[in-house]
Amino acid sequence: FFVDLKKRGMPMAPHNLLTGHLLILASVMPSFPKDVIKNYIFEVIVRRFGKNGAVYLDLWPFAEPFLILISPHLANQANSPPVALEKPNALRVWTWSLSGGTNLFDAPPEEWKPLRALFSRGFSANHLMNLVPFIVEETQVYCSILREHAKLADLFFLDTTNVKFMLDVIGRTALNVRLNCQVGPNPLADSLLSQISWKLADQELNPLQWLNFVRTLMEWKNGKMMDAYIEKEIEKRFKHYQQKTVNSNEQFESIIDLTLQEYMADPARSSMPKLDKEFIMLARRNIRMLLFVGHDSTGSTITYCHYLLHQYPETLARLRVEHDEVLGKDLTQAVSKLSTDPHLLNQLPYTTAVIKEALRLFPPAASIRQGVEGVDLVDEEGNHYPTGNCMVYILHTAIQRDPANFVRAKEFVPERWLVGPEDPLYPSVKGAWRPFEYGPRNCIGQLQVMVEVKTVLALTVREFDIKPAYDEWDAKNPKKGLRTVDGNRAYQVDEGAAHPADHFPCRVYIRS
Ligand code: HEM
Repeated sequence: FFVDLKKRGMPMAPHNLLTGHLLILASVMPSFPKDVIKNYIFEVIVRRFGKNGAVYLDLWPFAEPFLILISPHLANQANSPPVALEKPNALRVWTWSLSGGTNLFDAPPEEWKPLRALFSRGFSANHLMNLVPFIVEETQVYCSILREHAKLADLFFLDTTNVKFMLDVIGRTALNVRLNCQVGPNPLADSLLSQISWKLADQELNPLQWLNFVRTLMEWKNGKMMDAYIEKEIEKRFKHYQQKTVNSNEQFESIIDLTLQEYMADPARSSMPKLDKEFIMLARRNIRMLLFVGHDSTGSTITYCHYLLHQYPETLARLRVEHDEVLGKDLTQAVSKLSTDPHLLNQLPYTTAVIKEALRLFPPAASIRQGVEGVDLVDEEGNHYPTGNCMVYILHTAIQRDPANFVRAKEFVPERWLVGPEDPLYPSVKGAWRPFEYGPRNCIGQLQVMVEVKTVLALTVREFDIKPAYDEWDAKNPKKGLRTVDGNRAYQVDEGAAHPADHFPCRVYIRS
C-alpha cells in the first residue's frame, strides 16, 4: 500500500519495506520528554516530510496506515460526509473497555444516527441551564477542597482534583446521581478511574495487548461493577419517569431522564411496565462512555485555564473584574446568584474568551476518522490525497498553535475572541479553532463544557490564587531527560484525553 502511495507521489518520510516509518518515529522521539503525547511527534513528521499539511505514516504492525493532517483546509474536508461519519476499528479497541460496546462516540454511521438523535435533547442549550444549580453545588465541594489545601499549605495535584470534580459533575448531569468521589470512594467512579489507568497509553498501538491477562481480568471486573451500578440507577430513573407522569412539577432532569423520555415517546413503548433489555444495554454503554468523555477533557481544560491565568496576571485581573461586575463583589453572594439566575453565565464574554483561548493552546482531544475508498482530500494547490485504507488523524494542537493560522499563536490572548474582522488579532482562518471538531460528529457536549468551565472559573478565580509547583516537584523528584515542550513544563501527556504532565503539582492560596 505504501509503495503504491509513494509511486503516486504521496507525501511521506523515507519508507523502509521492513520497518515502515517506525525508525523515523524513533528518531524524532528523543527531542521530546519520554511521556509526551504522540501528537507532538506526529506534528514534527508532518512538518518535516509532509506536503501542505498532510503526511502518510506507516506504523505497521502497531497501527493501520495513517493520513495525518495539520491543515485546516484539509481537516474541514475530512469532516464532510462520507469520511466525517466513519470511525476506525482501532478506536473501538480503545473505547469498548470503557463503554462495554458500541456507543455514540464510536458507532458506525447507520447505528450512530438514531443514537445521536436519542441523546441530543439532553445536550440542548435550554436544558443546560437547568443543570447550573447542580454544577454550582458540586463546585462548592470543589472549593471546600481547595480551601482545605490552602489551610494545609500542601503541594497537591490540581489535575487529579479536577478529574474527580468533573466526575462528580458528570455523574449528576448524566445519571442524576451524586457520586461524591471528590470526598471519598464511590464504586462507579473508582471502577472507571481504575479502567482508565489499566489502559496502557499505547494500547491501540500494541498488537500484543491481548497477552496482558491481568488487565483483561481487571477490565472485566471493572466493567461488571460499572454495569451493576448504572443499571440500578437506570431502574430508579425509570420509576421516576413513571411517577413523573403524575407529578410533572419536577425541574431537574439529567441526560438519562431526557433520553428515557425520548425513548418512551414511541407509542409502541408508552405502556411498557418495565424497561426492555435493548434500552438498558444502550443506556448502560452510553452512560459509561459519557462518564468518561464528560469528565476527562473538561478536567484537563480547567487545569490549563488555571495554568495560563497564573502565567498571564493581567488576563487574570481582567477576568476578576468581569466576575465582580456581573456577580457582585461579595463572593458569598455569587453561589446563590448563579443558582437562581443561571443565565448570568451568558453575560461573561471575557470568561468565554479565556476558555476558548485555553482550548486553543491546550486542546485535550484530537479527531480521528476512517478514510473511504475513492474519497480524496484536495489541498489549495489541487493536489489529491486518497483517504481509502487510512485512519485520517487531525492534530488539533498543531493546527491551533500554527502562526499561519493565528497572530501571536503561541501566546495566551483571549482578546482575539472579542475583536471584529478589522482587527489584526481576529481569527480569520476557517476551521483553525477546532477543539470540539466540526461536522456531524462534532462534540455533542461542547455547550455543557462551556457552562461547566464558566461556572468553575466564576466561583474560584476571585477566591483563590493557584500557583504551579513544578520547580518544587522537580527538585524533589529529579529525573533525567527533557522536561519541557515549547517552553511549557505543563506539556500534554496521554491519559485518555491530553492532560498536563505529572498531574500539575501546585499550591493554592486564599486571596486576602
Ligand atoms: C473540554 C472538553 C471536551 C472536548 C475538548 C471534547 C472534544 C471532542 C471532540 C474533538 C470530539 C470529536 C472526536 C473525533 O472527531 O474523533 C468529541 C466527540 C464527542 N464528545 Fe466531546 N469533548 C469534551 C467534553 C465532552 C463532554 C462534557 C461530553 C458529554 C457529557 C462529550 C461528549 C462527546 C460525545 C458523545 C462525542 C461523540 C459525538 C458523536 O460522534 O456524535 N464531550 N468531543
